[in-house]
Amino acid sequence: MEQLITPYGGELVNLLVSSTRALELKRDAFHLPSLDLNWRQQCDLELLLNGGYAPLTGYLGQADYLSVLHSMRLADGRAWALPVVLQIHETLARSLKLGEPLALRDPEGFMLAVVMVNEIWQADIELEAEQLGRAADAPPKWYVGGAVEGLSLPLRHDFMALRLTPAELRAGFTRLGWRNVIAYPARTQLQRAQYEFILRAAVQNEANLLIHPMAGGDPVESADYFALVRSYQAVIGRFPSATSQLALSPVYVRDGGVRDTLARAIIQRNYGCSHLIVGGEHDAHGQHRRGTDIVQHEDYQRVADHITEIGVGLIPFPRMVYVEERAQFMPLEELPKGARALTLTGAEIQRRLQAGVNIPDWYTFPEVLAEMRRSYPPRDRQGFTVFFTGLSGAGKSTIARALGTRLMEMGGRSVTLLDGDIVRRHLSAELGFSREHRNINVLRIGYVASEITKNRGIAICAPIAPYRNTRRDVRAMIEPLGGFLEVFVATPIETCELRDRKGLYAKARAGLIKEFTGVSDPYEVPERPELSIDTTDLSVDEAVQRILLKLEHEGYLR
Ligand SMILES: Nc1ncnc2c1ncn2[C@@H]1O[C@H](COP(=O)(O)OS(=O)(=O)O)[C@@H](OP(=O)(O)O)[C@H]1O
Ligand SMILES: Nc1ncnc2c1ncn2[C@@H]1O[C@H](COP(=O)(O)OP(=O)(O)O)[C@@H](O)[C@H]1O
Repeated sequence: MEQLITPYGGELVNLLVSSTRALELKRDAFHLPSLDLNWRQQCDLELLLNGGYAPLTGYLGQADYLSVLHSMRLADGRAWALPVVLQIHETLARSLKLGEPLALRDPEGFMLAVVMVNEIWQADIELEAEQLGRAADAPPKWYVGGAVEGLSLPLRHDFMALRLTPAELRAGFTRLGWRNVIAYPARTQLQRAQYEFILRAAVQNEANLLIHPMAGGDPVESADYFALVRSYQAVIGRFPSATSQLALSPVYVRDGGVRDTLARAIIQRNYGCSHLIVGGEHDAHGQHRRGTDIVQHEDYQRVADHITEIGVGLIPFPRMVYVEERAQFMPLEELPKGARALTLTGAEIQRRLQAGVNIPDWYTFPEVLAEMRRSYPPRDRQGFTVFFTGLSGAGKSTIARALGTRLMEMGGRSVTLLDGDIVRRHLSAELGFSREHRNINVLRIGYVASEITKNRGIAICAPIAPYRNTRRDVRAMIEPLGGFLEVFVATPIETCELRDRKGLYAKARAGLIKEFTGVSDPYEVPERPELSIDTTDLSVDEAVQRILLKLEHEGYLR
């Protein structure tokens, strides 16, 4: 009888040790040098520990590393695409001793594994640049190779029931009598085009389906991630339940190049899959990456032997179009003559979501659309930051307070005022007005505003924020999370000085306050603020009105 595909290299690997050994390692670890792993490193470790990287039983040594880079093979000749190496910093590299263990911990310090240091060497930066497309001018890097003993898989608290190991999935497949299994390692929402192609592939190959979204990143870093997985949970019910399985894979999203595809094929084989769907996700430009283009690329011709050896059938995702008269998706190549084909790019979908415009039923399922709408709400439900900057006495606080009041009156979103004075009292009490301290102060404000924006509130900030670079950093922090409106309160210093509400300009002129902005410390005028407001001839209400109009025009207010 035909069986489930065997793991790559024969045996499934499980590097988790017994509880007795784990206790022993933990006790010794007290004296061990240790390394905190980032998310990407934790993903690699998880795949080592759970056998996703079988037959590897540890991090590659230098001979394997060079061999993988040169020929996509381990030193013993087996096809292997990615250098699974453990990078360490120079100080650690210089202090480690060969033959001694190094403890690996998560960012919170929880001990996950121990690597027996067998080799320490310096990366071949040029070769990595040539083979992996990394920066050719990267600083020196050190690697450690050696066998790994695992105490625990990296701790994850998101969707725990879906995080199944190769052994768990294989056991399930075997119990159900599955033999051919097609993996769909998703990284974007599953739309009808993907759904119909995946089902077709299953029928054509008489195979079962493992819907395996790549969930290797830090979940808290990306709000989209939760919506993505929830939409898969909602849509999995559309697949025949006896023949399909949903699980999350700890694979980290990489570039999708040849090496990446080969590595995924190996990993999916270890997870019990005989076939792998290549492509089908949206790329950065919102187009479907067509697996057919990828697999026909000349790079693939060079690795034909590798693909055969890995033994996983690659199923390229074609360009799927919707044929209205048949109410069905089909590959573009199969489109009947004269038939009208519909497509929508991912970029167009994003635009429609943002504008709150209709997305046609043929494109997506209602349950997926609901999650997408929740994840990418239209602008009038996104958060935003209004960031005032300008000299002391320019009118920032006055306008900010008036704007806050108007926005609260409108309702709908929470409004938080981060005025210079308030922040300096509560968040930055220890800071003065040196360049360094001002930067820390303004970045703190930016950070708080970014959290508020991320959580769909309104942050109104009103520091002097005199330096261009700092303002640029704040913008970069907030823009990916929602709206950002820089308002330059351009009241000239003469007017501010005439107002001199707190008598600070007089003191500054008399030399009693050092480093006073505009007098004895620079104010770098914003180059491209969204708005510039000179309050000399503009009332507070007029200023607020201009900001509200701008927000409305950008779609943040309805
Ligand atoms: N040396 C010096 N330079 C500028 N401002 C000074 C200084 N010393 C004290 N103050 C008072 O502190 C307020 C500015 O604080 P900020 O936090 O907005 O400044 S900064 O963004 O960190 O540069 C500012 O308040 P506003 O008038 O509300 O802007 C001043 O009252
Ligand atoms: N059109 C205007 N807009 C804002 N403030 C004005 C205006 N006209 C006069 N002012 C006065 O200018 C001063 C500005 O102070 P403030 O708002 O604390 O400035 P900043 O926060 O920029 O230091 C206030 O006393 C305010 O009443």
